[in-house]
Parts: sequence; structure tokens; C-alpha cells
Amino acid sequence: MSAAADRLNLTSGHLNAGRKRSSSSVSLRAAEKPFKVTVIGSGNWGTTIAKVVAENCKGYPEVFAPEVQMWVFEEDINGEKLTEIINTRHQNVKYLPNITLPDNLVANPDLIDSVKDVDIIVFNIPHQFLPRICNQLKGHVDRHVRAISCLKGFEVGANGVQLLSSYITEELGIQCGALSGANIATEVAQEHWSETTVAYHIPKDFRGEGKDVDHKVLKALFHRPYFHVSVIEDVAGISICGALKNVVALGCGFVEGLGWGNNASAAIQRVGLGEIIRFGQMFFPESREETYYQESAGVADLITTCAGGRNVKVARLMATSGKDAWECEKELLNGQSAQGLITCKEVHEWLETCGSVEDFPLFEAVYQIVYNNYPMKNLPDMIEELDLHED
Ligand SMILES: NC(=O)C1=CN([C@@H]2O[C@H](COP(=O)(O)OP(=O)(O)OC[C@H]3O[C@@H](n4cnc5c(N)ncnc54)[C@H](O)[C@@H]3O)[C@@H](O)[C@H]2O)C=CC1
Ligand SMILES: O=C(CO)COP(=O)(O)O
Repeated sequence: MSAAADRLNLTSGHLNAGRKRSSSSVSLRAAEKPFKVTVIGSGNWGTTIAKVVAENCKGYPEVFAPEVQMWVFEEDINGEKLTEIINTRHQNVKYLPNITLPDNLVANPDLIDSVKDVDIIVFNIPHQFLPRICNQLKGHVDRHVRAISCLKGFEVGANGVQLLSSYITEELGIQCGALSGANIATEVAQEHWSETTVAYHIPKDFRGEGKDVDHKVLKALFHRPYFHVSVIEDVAGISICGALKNVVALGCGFVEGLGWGNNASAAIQRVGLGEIIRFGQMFFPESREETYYQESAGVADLITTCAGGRNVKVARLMATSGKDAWECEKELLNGQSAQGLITCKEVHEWLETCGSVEDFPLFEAVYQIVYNNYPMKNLPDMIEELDLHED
């Protein structure tokens, strides 16, 4: 095959869409051996991303193996296994109802079997389950496998506060980037247009174009006509915003539930964005400030989550019902997870460890409301009292 012939000219609607820094070229080298892709996770976002990935793997057989495995945490749904329902009716009736999934997406309840001979793993589970999943995967994933984390959260432990992509790299010894954006799953699943950001560092042991995963391969894997992808390098920036906007969204839900309206919600988002950026500067100096403003994973995700995400809904119900966070999550989400409830605790623990709680009054206020029943109506004072700009 000639050099020209072995390059795929992906349609302009594919690689060329939008402003893109990483993929000025529209050509993508056919893989020597098509990359085999597995998605770990089958919740609301897990299933949506699996649909996106399966559509592209079917569309680009020169680059990807058409069959995509999706690891499913098996559940019994009215006497039927969820995996059987997905594989026969091509719907995830519990976590993404009324969306038809591609028939090349195969649900697999066996985690280890789902990553057999895999080249690319897309992690997409609620982040509290990641340590157990990584533990199970240890020894079953080759070091040349590449990964993308779609999770939003942090891991806080003996190593301090860690990005989930770094945690995956450390636990499994594989290169891992991240995908994050203004992406309410059901809207993406319904193929309403949105943008996202993928961030990935090319590893030192990169084996070459056509043999290994690079920015163009990642763009081909995730970009759809209805899901426009920007590929950048700032893994830390997109991950910090993805994790922390869930905490800010809880604050928005509280003031909305109290009936304070749009001004109060905007004030929470303003303060929240400032704290997100400060958190990045203090603990992940490698993150880039422009990521927060320019990328979908930045302020756009903050806006969409505060407008219509699950975290804001749970917090709103807490305010209107007086019920605790866990009751509200259970009542509203049918097994899905409002990640901000866990992230605000992780952030609090980390900030306490490093004596920085007072630098992040909104994050701390959200934590105190969720875990220690502080009155939400005191939120403005809780932010003001600790305001760094006061004399
Ligand atoms: N849903 C959304 O709109 C978006 C979510 N995200 C992020 O993606 C990540 C995954 O979220 P979703 O897919 O929405 O999950 P989800 O919130 O729908 O959670 C349900 C999933 O958790 C699984 N699960 C329950 N118990 C488990 C266990 N013990 N071990 C492993 N898995 C278990 C369920 O089987 C199900 O697949 C989260 O970090 C979330 O913040 C990111 C963008 C959009
Ligand atoms: O991350 C999300 C949108 O990008 C979804 O936010 P929620 O988890 O609050 O629904």
C-alpha cells in the first residue's frame, strides 16, 4: 500500500469540524492492526460514550476493531440480566432508556474478559468505584494499552489529591488521558449537538503513527457530527474543572431550592469558577488557566451542570424537602450518582490536610451543608465571612 493510500481521508465533518489545535490534518493513518476498544462502565454517561465510540468503531474499520465491549456491573431488571437486555434489545433500560444502541456494542459482565487483547480502555464509572475496578484489573492490562478517563472527581489518599487519570496510570502502569465537557448525557445520547474536550499526553514509549494512539486517533474515536471534539494536552485543567463544577452545582441547587433565583445562582457560579481556578493554581500548577475559559470542559461545563445536571437537582430537592443528600439522590436518580456529594468531602479532607480550607469558602460551605447540616440560608455569609478580600 502506498503512503498516500494507507491514509484515511476522514470526512471534513469528522476530523475537520470546528477550531482544532491538534488535528489540522484531515488524514489518519490506517492502523497496522485496528485498535480494539473497551468501555468500562454502563451508567448514564458510560452507555452514552459507549454508543459514541461504537458508532465510530463501526464507521472506521481501518482504524478500530468494529466490536466494542462495554463492561456492565450486572443487575437484575425484573428477572432479566441487564447485559442480556442490552445485547438483545440494544437498550440500557435502567440507565439510558429509550436510546437505541449500536449492535456492535457488546455488554459484558466479566471485567477481565472485557479487556482481553484491548488497545484502548475508556473508563466511565462513578469515581467512587474506580479503586476497586483498578484493583481487579491489575495484572490483566498490558503496559502498551492506552486509556481515557471520562470520570469526574478526584482520588484523595496517601498520595494527596490525585487526578483520576494519574491514579489509573499509577495503578495500572498505562498512559491515561481524560475526556470532559459540557455534556449532559441524555442530550448527547439523543444526538443534540454539543462539544467536548479530550486531553492526552503522548507517552515516551509512543510506538508511531498507525501503531499507537495519538491525538488524531482519539479524535476519530470520539468525534461525531453531534459531538464535536477538541483535543488538547491539558489533562489536569479539564479534570479539575470536571470534578469541581459538581461541587459548585450543589451550591447552585441550594440557592435555587431556596427560591432565590437566577442572580443567586450566577453569584455561586462566579465564586465557584474563581475557586476552581485557584484550586488548579495551588495544587496542579501544570494546568493552564485558559483551559477554564476556552474549552468545553471549563466554564461551559460549569454552566450546563448548574443549569440541568443531576447535582443541581439533588441539591434543589435537599433545599425544598429538608431531606438529606443521600435520600434525595436515591429518590431522584434511580441508581445514578451525584458525584459532587463525594467530591466535596474529598476536597474538604484535602484542604484540611494542607491547611487551605479558608481559601475555598464555597467548597467548604457546600461540604458543611451536605455533611454537617449547616443551614443553606447562611451560604452568602459563609462565603462572605471567609472572603479573602475583606480587611
Ligand atoms: N451522566 C452525565 O451526564 C455525565 C456524567 N459524567 C461522569 O461520568 C462518570 C460516570 O457517570 P455515569 O455513567 O453517569 O454513572 P451513573 O451516575 O449513571 O451511575 C450508575 C452506574 O454505576 C454503576 N455501579 C453501581 N454500583 C457499582 C459498583 N459497586 N461498582 C461499579 N459500578 C457500579 C451502575 O452499574 C451504573 O453503570 C461520573 O464520574 C460522572 O460524573 C460526565 C459527563 C456527563
Ligand atoms: O458532568 C455533567 C455534564 O457535563 C453531568 O453533570 P451531573 O453529574 O451533575 O448530571
